[in-house]
Amino acid sequence: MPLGFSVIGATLLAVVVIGVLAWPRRYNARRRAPAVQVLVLGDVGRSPRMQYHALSIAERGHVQLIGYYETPLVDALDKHPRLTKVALAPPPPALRGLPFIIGGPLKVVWQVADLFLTLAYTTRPARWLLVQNPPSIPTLLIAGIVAPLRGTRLVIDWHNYGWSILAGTRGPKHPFVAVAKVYESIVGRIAGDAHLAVTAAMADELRKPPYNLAHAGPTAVTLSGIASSKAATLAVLHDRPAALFQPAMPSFPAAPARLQQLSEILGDDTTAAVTALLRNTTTKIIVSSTSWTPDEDFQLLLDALVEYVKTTSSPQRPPILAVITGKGPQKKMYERKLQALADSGALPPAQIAVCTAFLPMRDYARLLALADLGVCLHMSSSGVDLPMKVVDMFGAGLPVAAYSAYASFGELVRDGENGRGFTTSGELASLLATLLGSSSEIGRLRDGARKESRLRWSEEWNRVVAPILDLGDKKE
Ligand SMILES: Nc1nc2c(ncn2[C@@H]2O[C@H](COP(=O)(O)OP(=O)(O)O[C@H]3O[C@H](CO)[C@@H](O)[C@H](O)[C@@H]3O)[C@@H](O)[C@H]2O)c(=O)[nH]1
Repeated sequence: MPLGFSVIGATLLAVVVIGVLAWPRRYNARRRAPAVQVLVLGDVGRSPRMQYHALSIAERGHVQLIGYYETPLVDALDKHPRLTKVALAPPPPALRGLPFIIGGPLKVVWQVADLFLTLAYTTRPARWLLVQNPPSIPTLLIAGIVAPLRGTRLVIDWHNYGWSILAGTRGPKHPFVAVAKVYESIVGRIAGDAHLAVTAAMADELRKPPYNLAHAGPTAVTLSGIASSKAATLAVLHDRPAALFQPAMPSFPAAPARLQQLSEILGDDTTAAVTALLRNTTTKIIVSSTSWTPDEDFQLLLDALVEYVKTTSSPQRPPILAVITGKGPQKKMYERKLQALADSGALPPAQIAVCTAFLPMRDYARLLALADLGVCLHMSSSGVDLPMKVVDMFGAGLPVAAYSAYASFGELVRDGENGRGFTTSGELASLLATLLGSSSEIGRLRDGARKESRLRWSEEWNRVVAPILDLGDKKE
């Protein structure tokens, strides 16, 4: 036999052997296997919705929670016996120093390799893979390739669109934005066996071009034959507060008790201005929570606070302590702006103090229950997502003043019932004056928020997601 043929033959044989040995293991219902893998290509600790999914799943079967582990999980999930944490390897920090045009693609290459190895090899195949979108690149593609290889069904949980977030950070005309939109709509359509959307407005969009996701409707959700029918399920799963968020009981405490508890939550590491306002029983507490990303313009709140000091006459102007919680890229920038405003005298410390913090989840929930007003600056890059922070606030019985110029706003905040909407810093300043200066309107809104707090995550999840995943009854 000529040498060339035997080399080709040996190579082909090697390829076949490697291919057979390396072929990802498939899901087998008869073996003990995870019921669901939950995937977040981000910090799991800062993705409350995916943690709540994982907790609801863990009540019924084994869940693998895959993502970056940077901040702690909610307690009930962290210690759950049916949870396995699977940590992804974060891209090397050196990539962040490179220009986006080079660093962006290199980061994606890293994530592709890590995700592929994790989903196809280092974890056991599961019945379902539930993926948070965004980020869509490369998550949807890799999940879409691996799921059929492993005999796993893929559910895409649409929190927002990756392309619209990119448009917010890079500008709507950036060439990556158009590519990302085509990618997200095509891969989403081909890859997903079922889809969840955070709002009805988003589900409506997802049914139409360019997504054309599903022929959804109540019958599609309840039919057991998701596999036999090619039409994917599309259901709306509104965010709802987890059990951790509760209104102060039995009623909203009086100022001295609340301020005392707030001092304990914020600890000793606060400025003199914050400490002084916490000792003043006329102080009103406003809270905003954020990931400090460009889709929330904190300049609006800063301008509103400056305007509040300038335009409200002093008898109706209680001092304000604003607590802004969360971690994220623009935090340092806004801290510098706040310092500059305080130094210039535009925010006199006896009138306004602002403190930033990242609290343990339990303390974050207590803070919301003790504040006078929640402020939400979520602007919705897509117009059809909703801020989870407002769900947290309602869970704690806290009424909100929220930026309102986007389509899905009314699916969460009912203006005049559980909160008020604003679109400019001037409107926010006058809302602060009206709501913090009188107890009647804020009291009515607080009643509305407390009413809203009765609708909980587990009921919504049991109604919408349990029939899709069909994992059986709750276990002990
Ligand atoms: N532990 C802790 N968590 C905090 C703190 N402050 C904020 N958080 C967490 O950070 C979340 C707010 O983060 P954002 O990134 O600002 O979220 P969002 O705009 O309100 O909503 C996001 O999730 C929705 C789906 O649930 C998406 O639809 C939406 O697009 C967005 O991604 C809060 O709900 C809370 O879980 C804190 O001090 N401590």
